[in-house]
Amino acid sequence: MNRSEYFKDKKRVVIKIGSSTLTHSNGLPNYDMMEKLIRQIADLKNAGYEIIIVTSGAIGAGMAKLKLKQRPKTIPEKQACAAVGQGLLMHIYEKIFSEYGIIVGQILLTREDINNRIRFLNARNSIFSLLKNGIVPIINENDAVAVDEIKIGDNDTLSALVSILVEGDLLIILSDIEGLYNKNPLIYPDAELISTVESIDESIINIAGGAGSKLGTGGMATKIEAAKIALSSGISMIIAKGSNDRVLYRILKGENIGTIFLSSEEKLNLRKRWIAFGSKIKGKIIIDDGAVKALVNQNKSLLKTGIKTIEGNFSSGDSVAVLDLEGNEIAKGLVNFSALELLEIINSDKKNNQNYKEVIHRDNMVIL
Ligand SMILES: Nc1ncnc2c1ncn2[C@@H]1O[C@H](COP(=O)(O)OP(=O)(O)O)[C@@H](O)[C@H]1O
Ligand SMILES: N[C@@H](CCC(=O)OP(=O)(O)O)C(=O)O
Repeated sequence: MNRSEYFKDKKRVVIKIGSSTLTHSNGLPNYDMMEKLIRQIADLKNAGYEIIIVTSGAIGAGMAKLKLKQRPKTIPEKQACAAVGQGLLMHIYEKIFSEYGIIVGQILLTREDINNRIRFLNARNSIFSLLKNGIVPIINENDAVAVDEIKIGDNDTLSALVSILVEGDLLIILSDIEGLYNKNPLIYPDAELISTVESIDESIINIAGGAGSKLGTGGMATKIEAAKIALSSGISMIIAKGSNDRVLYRILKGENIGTIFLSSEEKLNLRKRWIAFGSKIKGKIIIDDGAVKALVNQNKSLLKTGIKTIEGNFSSGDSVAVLDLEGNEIAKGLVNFSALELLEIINSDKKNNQNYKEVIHRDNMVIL
């Protein structure tokens, strides 16, 4: 493919910078790296790009400040490190960006800000209001308050969700490695870099290993997860090494570096993207083969008649997963009835023949 042609109209760019790029292995900030990247971002902004940064490194920076040798294991320790480290990181971003006359704004998100539609739209408005005022949004997970239940958990996934939130044109993930290799390069020195990935199947998932450094979270596995989210929403993603000379210019000029995950999907509208990747599943609806065909091949709404069973205690308007009889998740959608109402409909319909009751409207459903 001709990358330079492809990147020509990609102007709203989400850039995720991993801990291993922002900090040294002891967690202390890597000023040289931060300066180089911020200088490029400032320049790209002058050239007309809209840049949104997703930053990692808060826990690592806090760890170093608190003189901890190991990455903390317990939630309260991680929270303390993040509370200290996030401020340190922002101070450095603020200081370097201000040298180029650029104002930055911090936004810290948790899972609820994505799952809850109102909070999702509020976060989006807040980011757009920063962009409109020429401010560079710097986003991280709110690790200082996050506990497991409300955590997104890793910043690769966070950056893909942020790309959806801001309707980004491109997601760039900067890491400590050139891109995706055909096997884990930490274990196999003869591993080869993959330049382009057009679809994410089992073979791609299987070659992605865990984090290479003690500060990284998730390694290549979470980057592949992020690519899945981005690609299905019509957003292409690139993984590249943050320390490469002029890496951001080179990517956006279309130079053949890193690994590009190419999206062939049409961009879903925002509401459908939120249903697919933002909303939290509150229950399951298991449907028969006929209903699978109607949904997948004929673009139909889900009617009561195809439902075999339901699971979970959802309310009307909640997000539910739609599964086939083998347990494969085939769709997600916003359900028109609570679990109790639906059970009643399923049972009473046998007598009352209300088989055509619409359970999930087509417009509120995304086929996965
Ligand atoms: N197939 C693979 N290709 C490239 N890197 C891989 C692969 N499998 C595992 N990794 C590891 O993933 C690491 C990058 O992820 P991570 O340590 O979480 O960094 P970051 O802080 O940038 O998110 C690499 O340094 C590498 O050791
Ligand atoms: N939110 C955490 C980063 C979590 C994470 O995913 O880290 P990384 O793998 O370095 O992108 C922090 O700021 O320390």
